[in-house]
Amino acid sequence: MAQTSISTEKLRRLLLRLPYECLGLDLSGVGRSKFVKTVLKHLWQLIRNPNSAVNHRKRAQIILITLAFSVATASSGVIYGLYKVVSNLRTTAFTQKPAMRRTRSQIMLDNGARVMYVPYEENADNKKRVLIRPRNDDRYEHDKFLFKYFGKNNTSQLFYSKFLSQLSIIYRILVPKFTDRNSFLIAIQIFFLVMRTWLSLFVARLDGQIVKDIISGKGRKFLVDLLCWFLIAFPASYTNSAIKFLQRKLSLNFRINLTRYIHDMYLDKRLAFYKLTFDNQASSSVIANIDNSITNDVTKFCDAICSVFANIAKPVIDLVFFSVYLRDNLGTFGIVGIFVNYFITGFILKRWTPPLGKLVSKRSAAEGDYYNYHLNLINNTEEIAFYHGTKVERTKVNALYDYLMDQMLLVDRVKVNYNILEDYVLKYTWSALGYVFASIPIVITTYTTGVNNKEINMREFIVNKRLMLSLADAGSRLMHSIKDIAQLTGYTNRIFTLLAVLHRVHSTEFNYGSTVDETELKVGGDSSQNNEIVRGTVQKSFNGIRFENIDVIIPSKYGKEGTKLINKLKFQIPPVLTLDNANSDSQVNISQKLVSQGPGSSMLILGPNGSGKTSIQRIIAEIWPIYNKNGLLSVPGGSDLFCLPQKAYFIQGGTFRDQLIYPMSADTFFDMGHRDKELVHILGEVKLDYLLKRGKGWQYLDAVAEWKDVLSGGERQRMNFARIMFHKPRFVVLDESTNAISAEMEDYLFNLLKRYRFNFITISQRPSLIKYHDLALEIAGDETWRLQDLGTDEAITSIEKEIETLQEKLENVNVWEDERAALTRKLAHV
Ligand SMILES: Nc1ncnc2c1ncn2[C@@H]1O[C@H](COP(=O)(O)OP(=O)(O)OP(=O)(O)O)[C@@H](O)[C@H]1O
Repeated sequence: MAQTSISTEKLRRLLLRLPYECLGLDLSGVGRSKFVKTVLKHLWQLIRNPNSAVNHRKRAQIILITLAFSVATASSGVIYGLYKVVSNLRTTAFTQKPAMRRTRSQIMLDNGARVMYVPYEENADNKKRVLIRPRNDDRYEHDKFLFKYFGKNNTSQLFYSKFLSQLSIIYRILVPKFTDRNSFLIAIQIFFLVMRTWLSLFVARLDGQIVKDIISGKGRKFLVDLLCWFLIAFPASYTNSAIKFLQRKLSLNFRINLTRYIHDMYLDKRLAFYKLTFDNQASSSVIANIDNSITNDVTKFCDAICSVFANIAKPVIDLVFFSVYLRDNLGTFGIVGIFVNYFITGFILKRWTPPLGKLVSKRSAAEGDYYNYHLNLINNTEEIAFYHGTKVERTKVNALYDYLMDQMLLVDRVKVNYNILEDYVLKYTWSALGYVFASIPIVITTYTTGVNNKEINMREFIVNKRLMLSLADAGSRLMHSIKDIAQLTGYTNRIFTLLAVLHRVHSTEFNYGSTVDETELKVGGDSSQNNEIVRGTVQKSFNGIRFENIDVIIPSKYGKEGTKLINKLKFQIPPVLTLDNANSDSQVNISQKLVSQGPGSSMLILGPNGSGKTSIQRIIAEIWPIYNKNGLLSVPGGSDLFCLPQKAYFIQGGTFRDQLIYPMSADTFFDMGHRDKELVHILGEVKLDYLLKRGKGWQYLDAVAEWKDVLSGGERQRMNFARIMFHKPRFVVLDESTNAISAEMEDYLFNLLKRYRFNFITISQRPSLIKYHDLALEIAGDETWRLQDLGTDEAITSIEKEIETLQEKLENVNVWEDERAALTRKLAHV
């Protein structure tokens, strides 16, 4: 018992003597309530008072700074913890309310913005509100010129760097304005980076102090310094994780901005996603594998730019801080020596850096090719299986995979030699030089004064060595980032190419990859010609579909000199005007009468394969250009025209309802007050109502499947008719829309179109469809065409002629049957 009280007394005395010896603070008469206040007041006075002992002042500074950082770290941790607790409580309280039944996951705001509720975390009830702002069209029009004139006026600039110029343009997308939240994040990150360096400096000094305490056997001072060490460890570790977190957050924010920017141009009413194939850079790996570029390259670019920023900013700040501090310790000579060393080694390393930018770009392209081929395989499994094409596909996939592996290995292989050099120079040479420079002041002081104060020398050496090593580490990280910059150059170039092509294609002056006028421009020097490759006129909101002297030309780099499929095509539905043919003798003047038909007129386009029938539809849909100046296309406004492609399209992972109402979204469907009852009626009209029996009630409408595989060929085509019935456009263009449907059903569907008085243009190879149409446009395949009014005497005569030919053929049937019998007999003998 007595033993215990003696040791407690000893401890008490030790604790009282500790502040006295370390800080000159006498705590013997101070009560518990005033303890903290007295200590803080004393520390503050020590710092403020210039007459206080140097040792005491330094220690007071260390203790106060450590305390400040620790309190800041602890309080931010507590605030975050409280915030989490409160938000969890709020969520729990929210979930206890009756569940909200949502039919839609998004809400449209008046200003065009959308609010979406997306589930997050495992609990599906946790929904996050995401606001998607409306797009700013002016921004794209403005940025277009940045990309268009990029690199054209750089000759006058002395220090022109393609990489930096590209980056500065892309940077405007990543951080659109100074007050953007990303600017704020960058500012916080810089703050933490500075704080990190400052803390390292502080830790280096504390390290030196602790070693000095040990060498000089000052146990109490050692304890105080150790306590500071543990306390400073809190903000130090917090800073590092904060830097990492901010780097990830910034990378994600950049990715959001860049992807949004790309999507807005790639997927809008100007149909850039389709027209991309005509750009003169369409074959470049960036555009050929655009899926890979938009997903992988954007991610890699954003990660790379953020890590390069941190990797450069960290060592640069370190270099500035440490060199200022070291200059006091090592003198100007020492610091100049260190930097000369950096520059020489930096130069050597830069010279030996392999062309990583190019290699990384190639590797990315190879990854895209390999991925894309697999995608293609998945999309065409049945076709390949029918053809027994496994061997060819395997060879191709293996070849692509081998190429990808080669590219990956190549990047690693070229890095090996460089890494050896880098390690030798940065790890060992620099450390050795660090020892040399750190020892300089000690050697000089000892030599000049003749006194060798081991304790102080030890502290100096420890601090200098630590800082030298940190400086070397900073320098080496800066050198390592040469490699990272090389990689970033590759990604920046790919992203810039992607954006430049998208801007070009998205522009209203897109010339479909034509290079003709550029040559003209060089020869003629008239810049006004450049944008006038596509010179035809399109008239919108017309009450019909009209072609006036349109040359149907396949878009290519040859522009209007490209392959012409049809010459000066001219027609109109409903045919209210006199259609006058002045083309060639293959064209026949159609009736002079004014056909005053209301809605319900129709035209059949006939012609051999590859004659340009679908191309007419492409021009109507405005996805192909009209090159000739006197060509005029008149089309009805947006929802009045509906073009059905040869292959019916079904959205991936959609419900049956989504397929029926395509291209309307389910949200809009319900927003507009449509009901499933309508769809059921429509399914009945196109005789697809039996599908509904596969689900209970109308549940089948909500069934999600790969509909392009689930539905048969004929069903897919009938779905197309259901879409017409749902959208009720006034004009429909059908491309081979009934070739998989039985004759009876075809008859029924065409009559349905007529019953609902749709105007339609049918593209087909089967003259038997003539009976459902008023006009017939025959494409001959040699640029000529012929328009026939099927109600005229002439058309009737031509049909009668066809009947006569068929009857003649029928007369030969007996002879052919005899021949067949003879052949069968012969076969029986064999
Ligand atoms: N994107 C393109 N690039 C190059 N040529 C094309 C392109 N699209 C179509 N063509 C060519 O244009 C020609 C006409 O094509 P189109 O699809 O209009 O023929 P079609 O008359 O509809 O034939 P089919 O009856 O076989 O469908 C074809 O020779 C085709 O190869």
